Amino acid sequence: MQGYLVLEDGTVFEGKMDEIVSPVKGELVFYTGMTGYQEVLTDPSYKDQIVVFTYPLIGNYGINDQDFESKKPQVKGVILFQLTEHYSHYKANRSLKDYLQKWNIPYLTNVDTRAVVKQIRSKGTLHAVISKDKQYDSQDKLSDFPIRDVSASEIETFGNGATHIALIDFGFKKSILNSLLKRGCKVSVVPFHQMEKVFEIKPHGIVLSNGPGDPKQMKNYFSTLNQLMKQYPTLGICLGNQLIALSFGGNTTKLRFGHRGANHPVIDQKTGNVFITSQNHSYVVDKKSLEKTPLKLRYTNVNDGSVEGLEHEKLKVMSVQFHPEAHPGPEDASFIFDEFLDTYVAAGREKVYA
Ligand SMILES: NC(=O)CC[C@H](N)C(=O)O
Repeated sequence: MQGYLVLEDGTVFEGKMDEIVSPVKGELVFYTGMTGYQEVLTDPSYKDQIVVFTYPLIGNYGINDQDFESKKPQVKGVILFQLTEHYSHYKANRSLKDYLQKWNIPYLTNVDTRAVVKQIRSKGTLHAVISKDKQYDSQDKLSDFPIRDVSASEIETFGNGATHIALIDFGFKKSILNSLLKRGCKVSVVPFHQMEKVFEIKPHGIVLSNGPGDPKQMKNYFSTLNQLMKQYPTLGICLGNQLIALSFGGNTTKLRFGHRGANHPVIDQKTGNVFITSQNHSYVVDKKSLEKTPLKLRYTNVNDGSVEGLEHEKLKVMSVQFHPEAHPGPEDASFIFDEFLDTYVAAGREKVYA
């Protein structure tokens, strides 16, 4: 049957719906990678968003048990051109369609995704509704505190390595945890609302995770974050990068339509190296606002010059807007974890136990 994607500016796109669903509302964003749909759907940073996949054929390697970034799909809905049921991959055990249906995630196929992206590109990110009717009206609400919906409720510890990292959870991706475990860390995942417990845990370092929505929703926590960073070597990833900037007095703004894909070139201003990164963000640190902070610009986006990473001038605090854990995407940036653990955390150990 027919289904519709109705944008808040009144534009309507037609598609095909397999089953009738109650209308869902979300922020309409597009992901440009050719692969990675399983990771995208389950990345908690996509909470409350309707994702348009720009690659025209999605689902051809199915869904497997390893590549989930969290326990369930986090997106509000999915817009595709072709959703194939014929999948082939040695790890796959079900089709993408079965997976979306099992979790009641509405999707529309046969949509002219190029036209949708052009609309977002010229108008900027918009809210939209997936519905069987051509109506924007919907009972569905967007959360004003999506981090609360995706963060863990209790502290949980993984691994038994010698280096203990507190991963502050704003909706962390499993591959951030895995990147730390793979490097021999013991990792305590600390829900954001218990971040002051890090002072009791006394880790060797802190990682501030990715997470959904506007980083300013965390404003009540900026002073605690600031205190933590004065005491522990810190790495911020994506939302974590934005929170670091805000906690030191910088500002964030919203990009017109965000960076979501697996091929965003970034330049390291220190070394001149360019590498390709995986990205998923709408907000960005305001470069000018860094002037009044103790933070220095380390990485910038080659395409639009936006801020991609920071370093504190004195403290052992570093952050990146891109995703060094990749998943999906190239692993060019995995050196970020090594740099943090080998340089920042190793050097910070004595200080923690002094
Ligand atoms: N992946 C993330 O951590 C995203 C951060 C933030 N929610 C943004 O959209 O910019």
